[in-house]
Amino acid sequence: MSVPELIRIVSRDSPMALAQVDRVRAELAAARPNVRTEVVPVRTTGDKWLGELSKVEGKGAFTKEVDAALLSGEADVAVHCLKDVPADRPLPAGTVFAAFLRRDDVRDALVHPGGLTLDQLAPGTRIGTSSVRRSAQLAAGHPHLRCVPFRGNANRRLEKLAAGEADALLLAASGLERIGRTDVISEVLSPETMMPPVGAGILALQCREGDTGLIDTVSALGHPDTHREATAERMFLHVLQGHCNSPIAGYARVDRGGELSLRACVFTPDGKTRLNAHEWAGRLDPATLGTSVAVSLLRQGAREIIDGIPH
Ligand SMILES: NCc1[nH]cc(CCC(=O)O)c1CC(=O)O
Repeated sequence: MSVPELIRIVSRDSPMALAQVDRVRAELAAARPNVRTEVVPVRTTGDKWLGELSKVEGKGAFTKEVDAALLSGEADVAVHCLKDVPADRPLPAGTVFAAFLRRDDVRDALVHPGGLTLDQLAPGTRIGTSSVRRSAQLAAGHPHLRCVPFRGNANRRLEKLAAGEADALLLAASGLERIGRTDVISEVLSPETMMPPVGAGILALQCREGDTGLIDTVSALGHPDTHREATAERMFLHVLQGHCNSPIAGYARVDRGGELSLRACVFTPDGKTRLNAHEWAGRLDPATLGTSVAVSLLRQGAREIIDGIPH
């Protein structure tokens, strides 16, 4: 098994993605001082197409070109937001996850130029979000607000907000942190107010499965509790089999005592129906916990809700 001298890192080319790569390079430099790194930025379908994602690649819109660069050998490691990597199908053949980095904040943040909180927003306030998970939960808790479709990377969305295309935005707190814009946050929403998506705040490193020396090298960046949480959440989604338009939330957490739990929800788009499950792993491994929570939601009618949503 040979230790690589140079690792070429492929990622999307948005400011958030490049900040993520900076973190990976810094952690690699600290863990493996003899390894050099290079960045291979690529633009994905999800970056180029600003219409509805379900009309193009749907799931995988932010990962396809990155995966292609890895598989063709143009790069050695891909950095992904785990949230953008489809969980209901296997990873592209020939690739594996080599590490999940320590998880960042999982919560969503409200960006309101006037500094108001969600509960203070006036009826009719336009919230820029194309996320079905966010809009279903807003419809349930704050039915007087109006969601308007909003796409583009986080910097682009902040520009569109400043241009008046919406009155407020919902964005991941971790993403705003990565681009150095926590200054625009008017409220960080609790997971109870806005249940996070599967994979929130986790960066994943993906390699070709045969590169055992490289996998061994980059696995030094892996964070064990984040690995347990990611495994439970992704197995949950794998068993549930959602689609592009199905509002689903899933949030696993290892508590201070080391116990793993998983909370998950399925919503109708209007937010009027919400199925909930919350289980502790106990003696189950993370993947079995994810399976159990999915089965619990399926018993409550999740399949009928998901299949009933046009996609
Ligand atoms: N779909 C884009 C995307 N993918 C991951 C994040 C946030 C960062 C993360 O959860 O790792 C974002 C932006 C957002 O939802 O505001």
